Amino acid sequence: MKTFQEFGLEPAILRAVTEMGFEESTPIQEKTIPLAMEGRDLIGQAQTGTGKTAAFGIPLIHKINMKEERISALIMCPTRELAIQVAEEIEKLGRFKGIRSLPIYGGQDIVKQIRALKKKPQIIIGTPGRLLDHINRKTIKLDDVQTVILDEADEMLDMGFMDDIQSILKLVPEERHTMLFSATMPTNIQRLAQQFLRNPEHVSVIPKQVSAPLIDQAYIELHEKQKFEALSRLLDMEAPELAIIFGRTKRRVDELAEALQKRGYAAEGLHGDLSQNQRDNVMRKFRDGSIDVLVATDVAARGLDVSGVTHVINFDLPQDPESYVHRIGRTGRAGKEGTAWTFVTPREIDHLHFIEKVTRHKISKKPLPSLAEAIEGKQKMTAERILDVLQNDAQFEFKGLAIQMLEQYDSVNLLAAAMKLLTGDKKELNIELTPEDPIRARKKKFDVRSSGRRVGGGYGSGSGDRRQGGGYGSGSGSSNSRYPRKDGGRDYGSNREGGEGRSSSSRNREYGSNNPGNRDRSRAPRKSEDTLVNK
Ligand SMILES: Nc1ncnc2c1ncn2[C@@H]1O[C@H](COP(=O)(O)OP(=O)(O)OP(=O)(O)O)[C@@H](O)[C@H]1O
Ligand SMILES: [Mg+2]
Repeated sequence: MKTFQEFGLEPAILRAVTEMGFEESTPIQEKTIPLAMEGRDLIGQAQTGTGKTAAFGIPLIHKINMKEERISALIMCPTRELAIQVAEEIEKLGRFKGIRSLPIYGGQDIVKQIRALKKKPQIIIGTPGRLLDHINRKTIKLDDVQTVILDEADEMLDMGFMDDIQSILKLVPEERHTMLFSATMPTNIQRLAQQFLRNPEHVSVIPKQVSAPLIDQAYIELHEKQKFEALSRLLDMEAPELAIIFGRTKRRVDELAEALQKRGYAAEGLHGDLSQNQRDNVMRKFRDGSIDVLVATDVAARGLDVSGVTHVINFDLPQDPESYVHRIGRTGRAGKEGTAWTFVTPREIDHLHFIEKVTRHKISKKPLPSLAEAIEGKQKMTAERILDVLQNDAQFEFKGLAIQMLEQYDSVNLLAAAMKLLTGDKKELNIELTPEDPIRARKKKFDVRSSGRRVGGGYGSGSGDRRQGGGYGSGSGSSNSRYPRKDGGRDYGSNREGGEGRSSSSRNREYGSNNPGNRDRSRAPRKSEDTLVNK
């Protein structure tokens, strides 16, 4: 791999990269940085956690002219949390050059954002809806924008952001540099690329499987009613440093987070019905380790980079292979290993096989963890906690009493009693979750069709890309079309764009939070010919 010195970057950027601990470039960075520095439009695809943010961030910052007082670059992201995170990475990379960047997302006080915009940031990182709000209020002007980046471009399409993106890009000069990035590039991205990119270079560093290689993937077949018990046992057995548990709906996430808390786990939920403050708080606690289990809808599936996430558990099977790839990609990042477990009910097995086929990776079947394994796991954890205290803390204040107790009691019994106390046992609490419907695959729709030109080694030929010619097909019209979402159960937050002066297209996508199951069908309805059915 190339070192960053070899790209001919400005010293200020090299210094930032060194401070961030990057020693050499990752494969996607090695390929895209030189092209992007030349100003080539590109579609960049590389596995989750392989540094795509810096792959666009570094050349972007290199190109920014510090004399520029107007917005010269725009980065669009599908979720607020991702916009915040990308902004932080850009801030770190641009620190020594003195780059001014600003995240702009829904749910945050717009007046505060307007004030921050007065400081003349050169780079804006935002979610499409709130960006449009500012454009309509004329608090953001794009006529000097030279570079546009769409992070998780495919997801923004799926979320129904096409109209918003089109409206935004119409205001950016045509003479611009545009780049798309994602770990997954379904064929529908071609349309977006054709419309917005000029003669793009397809840069793909996806070897043979789409999911990141350092993730150990397993599934457990079980019944809906067994899921919670299995989850507690898994958490006890595996003792994750940090874990993300994905649930299908907001209701599921709420119930699951509460149930885990009752059982004594430091868990909190994240979904789109929470206020932005609550969302920020949960993310902060997860990042600083004050909670170690994050229960989330797919709002957390894309792009989030939290170091220390050793486990991802799909409590509910994801709707589609892309979602699976991104969800499990929250672990096994930046060269670290990770473990992903997926719960599958018997009726969902076909769907799991479909995911395996599309991602070209066999997911190994594991038995339900036994109670004995869970207990053993918990006990081991207690022993580790004790040893940790032994090594890191002075225990003087307990020593006097310890000596006294040891004079009266057997040392092994004493330690065992202390361990029992530390381990705790909340297993007796009876937890009942509202069942979720199984996801089922409609087999005939998985027919293999030749995908024409594959985008950068996507899911590969023969994988039967179900979306081709499907919901994004020609029938959906052009600029004012409603790009149908491929599923109805995903959640990005009904209030994801704040609700202040939202564009009509965004508003139409909103869906109340009080629909059955508290499911967010906020964006366009599923087309009946979609391949994945949530019955
Ligand atoms: N060259 C590098 N050396 C070491 N670490 C790096 C390097 N480049 C990026 N990283 C770190 O790797 C982690 C993952 O990077 P990033 O979030 O950009 O991945 P990604 O490819 O965008 O993943 P996703 O598809 O999930 O969005 C981050 O913590 C980032 O700081
Ligand atoms: Mg990313």
